[in-house]
Amino acid sequence: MTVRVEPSVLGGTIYAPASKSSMQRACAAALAAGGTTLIKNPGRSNDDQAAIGVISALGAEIRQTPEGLEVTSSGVHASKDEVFCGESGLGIRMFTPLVAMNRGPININGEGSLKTRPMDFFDSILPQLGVTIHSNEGKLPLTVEGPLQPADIRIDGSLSSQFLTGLLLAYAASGANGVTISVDNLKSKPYVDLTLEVMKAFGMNVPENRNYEAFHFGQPKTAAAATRSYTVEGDWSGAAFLLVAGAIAGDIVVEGLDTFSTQADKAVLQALMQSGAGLSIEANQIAIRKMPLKAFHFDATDCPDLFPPLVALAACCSGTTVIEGVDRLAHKESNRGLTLQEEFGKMGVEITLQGNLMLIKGADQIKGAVLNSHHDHRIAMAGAVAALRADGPCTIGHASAINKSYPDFFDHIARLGAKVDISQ
Ligand SMILES: O=C(O)C1=C[C@@H](OP(=O)(O)O)[C@@H](O)[C@H](O)C1
Ligand SMILES: C=C(OP(=O)(O)O)C(=O)O
Repeated sequence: MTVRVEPSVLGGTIYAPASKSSMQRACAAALAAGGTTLIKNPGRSNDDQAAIGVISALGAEIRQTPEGLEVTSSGVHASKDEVFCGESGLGIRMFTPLVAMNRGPININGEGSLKTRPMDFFDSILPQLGVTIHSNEGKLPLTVEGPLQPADIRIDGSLSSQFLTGLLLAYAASGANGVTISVDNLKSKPYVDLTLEVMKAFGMNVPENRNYEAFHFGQPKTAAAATRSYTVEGDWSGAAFLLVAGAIAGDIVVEGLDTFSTQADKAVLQALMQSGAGLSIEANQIAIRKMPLKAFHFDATDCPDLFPPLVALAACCSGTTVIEGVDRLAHKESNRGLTLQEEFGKMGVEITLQGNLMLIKGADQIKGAVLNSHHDHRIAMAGAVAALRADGPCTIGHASAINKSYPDFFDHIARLGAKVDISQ
């Protein structure tokens, strides 16, 4: 799919999409905690659909109801010997420890960029938990055979928090009692807060968080399998693109975001404030309008998904913006430091990578250009947002990448007044 975006002025109100981080965790917790869960406001992105497929393969029964998705589970009892995680990094890293609760061998696979993302963490960690694992030299496909037995372990949290998210869920679901996961150098910490929050909402045994360096599981409470409902949060990661679009080209309102959320990407508000954006924050809606913008300094180490929208913002700021945390970008859907540099370069926006820093020089005028998403949803959305302020149309190749997290993205910006033309 190729999308052409013309320079546009935005106005109106839009409801934020469902968060795939919240939705995928809800699926995992519904499987792991057992009982019957009504997931309200379920997401329908590709990553969300992959999560639904995984929990179904692991024995959960799923029913669409007018109120949401009803998941009934009696724990992990695989009905298939294969699970497919699509292109979701969170999916494979969160579900692999849960898959490893199963006794028989299960093959775990995925597609696209997921095939090249590192999974060697599991090669060294799972055997310490009584799990047999075979990987393709630290990449997909994986075969795991459990059952996983929780034990004191020490892990490296510097590459991704997603492995820890999976272990926390699997430990709780495996009756962990008196064991500790020690973590060195944890990154993306707020994502772990979200995991713990979802575990709590599902009545799971929540470990004590000792300053993100150790997670200690005490005595589990014995509770009968419950009936519960969980509402998927609005997505700060997807909404960050809308908010930046409002700051550079509009006067818009975004609804459905929880300002008390633990989502990492809520931090977009800090960057917007620093840049001088015309923000007004209320309990359930954020209004944002175009104002003269100035360069800002932001540390995205713990919220790496904000790099693409913040680069689009920085491109419209006077002066040079500095964003820290480039090291976190190498193993996403693309190597985002390089893809942002290449694609924004085509629009006349100069990006310098200096060790762990990204320097973005605000452009006097963004140029219309032919862009390539590199099959990365956040690059496609960042390009589309910057295009709103270009001197002519931009086209974005492989734009269907947005389906990974925000299938309604082009529809939403078009509803806000962006001139968008989609061709297959
Ligand atoms: O747990 C999650 O929902 C996520 C964690 C982050 O990954 P890392 O922990 O690898 O930074 C983030 O980039 C990803 O999009 C979603
Ligand atoms: C990196 C991302 O997701 P994941 O790691 O779950 O594939 C993302 O959504 O930008």
